[in-house]
Amino acid sequence: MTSDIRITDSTLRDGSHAKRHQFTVAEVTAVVAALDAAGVPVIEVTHGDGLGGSSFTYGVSRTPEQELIRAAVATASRAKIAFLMLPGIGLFDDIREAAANGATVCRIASHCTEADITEQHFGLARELGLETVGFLMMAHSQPPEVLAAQARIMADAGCQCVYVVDSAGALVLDQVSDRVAALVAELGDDAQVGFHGHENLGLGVANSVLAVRAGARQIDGSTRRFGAGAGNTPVEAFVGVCDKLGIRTGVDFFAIVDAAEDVVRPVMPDECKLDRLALIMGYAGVYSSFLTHAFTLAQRYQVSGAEILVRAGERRLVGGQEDQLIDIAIQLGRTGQPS
Ligand SMILES: CC[C@H](O)CC(=O)C(=O)O
Ligand SMILES: [Mn+2]
Repeated sequence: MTSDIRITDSTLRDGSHAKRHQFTVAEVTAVVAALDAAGVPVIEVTHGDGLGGSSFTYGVSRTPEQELIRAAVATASRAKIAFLMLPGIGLFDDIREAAANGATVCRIASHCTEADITEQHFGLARELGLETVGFLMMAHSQPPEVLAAQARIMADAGCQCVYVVDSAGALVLDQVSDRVAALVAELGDDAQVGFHGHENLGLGVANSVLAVRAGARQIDGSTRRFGAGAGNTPVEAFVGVCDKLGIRTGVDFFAIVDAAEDVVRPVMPDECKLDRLALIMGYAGVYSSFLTHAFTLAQRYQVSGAEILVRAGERRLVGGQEDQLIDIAIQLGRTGQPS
């Protein structure tokens, strides 16, 4: 079937944050089988923080991620299997291993002002014959023209689709359109543009539709919104809305609704909720994967998780600075006010 856009389902990567990286081979196999049968064209499988993420800092995986990638590749009959990596957390050899295990889409992420750290990784991925996607994370923190210049760096390095990544779920409607349109204008035919949303202000579906209208051709989501923070754009709702709007996704609405209810919900430890902490993340512009860290630290140091996140927003922390959350919690515990 011809599609207008391509959906990548990140349940088994962004959802890994919400599961504290405890996926089993059986769970990955069941989810991939259901998504593949529903017609989801790309399924991302990796530790929530990307290749090499399994660690005390980011959370130790129950199952080695390369084993999960192998299981996903063996299960999918139509879908491509994607993986994510952040230079410095993952290494070249991790990319080589994922490619050898049969993954075909390599997604490389950087903070949205640091695209130059991805250049050599795109080079390697293209050498290996992988399709390439770039993530400009925390895209709310920079204006459209800065993101467009960073997207150009990725495209020139061999990236075939640059994503505006709303890591904090902080972008509101026109702010998505403006950013996506700036990338489309900059990249032209050199690369596609994508959008990755989070639900922290409840806007994942609406923001994704506006991204498509501004020219995005690849959209991320997670089934049952299983992702960091309040979760990602719910794929099943997005597919239904696209059907109503005449945007062809190639995904069967009823099959993905069944997958969400019957296959994904049972592997989730809990629903991804639009609760106090998630809303504060969206409002304060905090990286969604800090949610579980803030929750754990609040309990350990007997301080307010909401306060930790507000301070993280004030410090403008970016992904990779998880240790500063510990500093904030300790300061809050000592004085009630971090320095
Ligand atoms: C670890 C990478 C990061 O979580 C990517 C992502 O999904 C985001 O920034 O939202
Ligand atoms: Mn995300």
